[in-house]
Amino acid sequence: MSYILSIDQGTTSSRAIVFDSSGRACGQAQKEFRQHFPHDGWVEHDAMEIWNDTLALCQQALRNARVEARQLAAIGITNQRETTVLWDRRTGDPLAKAIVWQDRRTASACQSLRDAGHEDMVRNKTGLLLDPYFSATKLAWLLDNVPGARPRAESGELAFGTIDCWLLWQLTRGKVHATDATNASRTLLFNIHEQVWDTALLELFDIPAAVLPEVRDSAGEFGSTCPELLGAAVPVAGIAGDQQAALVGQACFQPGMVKSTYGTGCFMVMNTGEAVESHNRLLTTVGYRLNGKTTYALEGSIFVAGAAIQWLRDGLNLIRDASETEALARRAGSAGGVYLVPAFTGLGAPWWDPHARGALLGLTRDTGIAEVVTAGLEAVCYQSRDLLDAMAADCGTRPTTLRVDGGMVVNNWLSQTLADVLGVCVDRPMVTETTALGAAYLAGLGVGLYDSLDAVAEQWRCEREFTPLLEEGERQRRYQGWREAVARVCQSPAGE
Ligand SMILES: Nc1ncnc2c1ncn2[C@@H]1O[C@H](COP(=O)(O)OP(=O)(O)O)[C@@H](O)[C@H]1O
Ligand SMILES: O=P(O)(O)OC[C@H](O)CO
Repeated sequence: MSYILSIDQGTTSSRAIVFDSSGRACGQAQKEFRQHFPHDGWVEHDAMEIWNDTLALCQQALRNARVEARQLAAIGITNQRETTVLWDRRTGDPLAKAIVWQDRRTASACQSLRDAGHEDMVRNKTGLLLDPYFSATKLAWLLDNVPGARPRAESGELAFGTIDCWLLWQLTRGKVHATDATNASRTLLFNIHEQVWDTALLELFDIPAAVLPEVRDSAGEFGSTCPELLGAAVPVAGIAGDQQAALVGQACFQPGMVKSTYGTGCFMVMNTGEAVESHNRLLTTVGYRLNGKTTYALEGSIFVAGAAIQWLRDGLNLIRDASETEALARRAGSAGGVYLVPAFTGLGAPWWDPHARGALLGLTRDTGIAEVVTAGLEAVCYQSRDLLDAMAADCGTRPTTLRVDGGMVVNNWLSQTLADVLGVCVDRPMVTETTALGAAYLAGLGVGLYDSLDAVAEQWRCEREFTPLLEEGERQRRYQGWREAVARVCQSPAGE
């Protein structure tokens, strides 16, 4: 039996899962890690804490699976994207805390570049928007604000990478400084049509090429782990950003297929085959690149999904555990006209307003904890509707099925409400850890364990399908209430 170790380093927690070649999880380990909020709109992680946790979790997952490293065919890595790490090539030590994808500190820098008329050039080359979400302005901020960083970067002393690249560097003890095309496509520095770091973009964001990693296919050679880390040298053979890994894990290999992942954030990704330009403020991005062939995708990124539930737990102390939300929502039935717009770090697609902040609207004397918690869950559904409507408008056809995954979808009330609000069937797969599974599939493709995407697709199984039960008039009424709530906090509603 061949095994694959999948590393899934997410925004809220890090995970390591051992899969067998049939895609069955044989053992895993997971750990939440510290979120740092030093100022309003700033979000940071300790990259060394992430690395130390990841190594320990890999060792624990192997023990839990009763598998030794020498039995591993490969390792796959998937990661929270855009989060930016800058480190010393000689010592491997980060120069500062990692700036997380949710961080808004470079919103004004992005606005200045928009005011200077650069948005179209950036969008044409990268498929992205000038928003603090992406790596380039975060990296420029580090180079300009960490004393001595910029001259050291220009002299080749420093390395930049997203979390996949950082973990690969640590796993190979500094031998490999590489990333994959999906992660590169999230930096605002990578031309997704030519598949190269783009000189004009490096100049625009003032990034020295000396810090950049090599960009490789999502499946293939990424070097091997140092034997002392896990007990054997294991090839790293698959890497992808977590939302693209989930696209692979959900076997969305045909154009038009859509998956949506509900973790800290929510990310809806449609396989489009060729690159499709969005006229509804979605992102054009790399779905995966295999054997040099790039498959493109449309993506809607929502910054706060499960994070809203974490806020209800940690910020308001309304619940002790996220799992309590299902019973509370069943008791309430609906949020009863209460809307939570969770714009804690601005709004993502299709609004893209980094200055928006959260709001709780529609409160009455009858509003209780159950209604507020339900509004937190419903917000995830309404934001998903925003994205699906935008995708349908861009592609000219509305998907009839949505494949869902991520920590939130264990919540049956949420999954059913998603079907009700979106008016589509919602399919939850047998393996909900599809992000990690996707990384495992890529690693398996990278070492020839699977000979094609068809072989991977044959393994996908639906665990439960949720069909829409809400009457159309009620669906539209509730959604209209959401749109009115967003208009109260969003300074630039999409289309205005
Ligand atoms: N039963 C549940 N109902 C609603 N939300 C949940 C439930 N269980 C977990 N969550 C939320 O899911 C998120 C964790 O999902 P996960 O996919 O692990 O996130 P990430 O990959 O971003 O670390 C947390 O924000 C948590 O609040
Ligand atoms: O950590 P997740 O699962 O919320 O994913 C974060 C995304 O990769 C951000 O682009």
